[in-house]
Amino acid sequence: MSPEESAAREGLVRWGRSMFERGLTPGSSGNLSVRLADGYLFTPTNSCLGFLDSERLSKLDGNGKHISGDPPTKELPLHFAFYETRPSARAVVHLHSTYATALSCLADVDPNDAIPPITPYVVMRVGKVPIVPYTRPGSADVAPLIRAKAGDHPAILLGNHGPVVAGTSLEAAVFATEELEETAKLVLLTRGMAIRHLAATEIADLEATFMLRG
Ligand SMILES: O=C(CO)COP(=O)(O)O
Ligand SMILES: [Zn+2]
Repeated sequence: MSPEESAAREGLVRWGRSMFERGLTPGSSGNLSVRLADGYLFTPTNSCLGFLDSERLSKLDGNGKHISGDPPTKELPLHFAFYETRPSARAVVHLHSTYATALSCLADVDPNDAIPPITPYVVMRVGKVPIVPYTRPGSADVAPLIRAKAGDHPAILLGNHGPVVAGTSLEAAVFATEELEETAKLVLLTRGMAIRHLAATEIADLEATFMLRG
């Protein structure tokens, strides 16, 4: 096995456990993937992110064919929609984290911009977050909805379901997902309060200084 693949397996187990233990996705919800030079690693369907076994992770070849390990997550169309539209994407994280999922259930949130720019890190790590309409978990119907947005947006909320975020590494995707979750929490905590949003000039300054998002 290549050093790249063993590091990716170890990263999936370590980050999966860390996120599960911090309550970022309950039960067997959520799924993770990493793009390798010769294919993809996915978390198996119905697996708990807290207890992944590196040898049982699902390996797919470059064409998306399952070649080893347990059967992959049913959200393959969701993950591949990101990989197909974002050549820079090396990992995708999908969780059912409480606050981002709560936002995805609200009827009065702007579907093109669900997370207001209230702190610098959400601008730097996440950017504008659209919401795509609800589709059944695992349905291929999500793919065109994601493909229409993912080229411009590494982070998307699935309506009535939860967040999905692509990154240039697994660590980057996890950090962006955590930032999205924390910002969703701040947004909900401050609902109804007078908020000072970052000004357009402040956002432009952050974007010019930290061209970080992938
Ligand atoms: O979050 C999930 C579906 O959206 C979990 O599905 P899997 O167990 O198939 O990965
Ligand atoms: Zn899900």
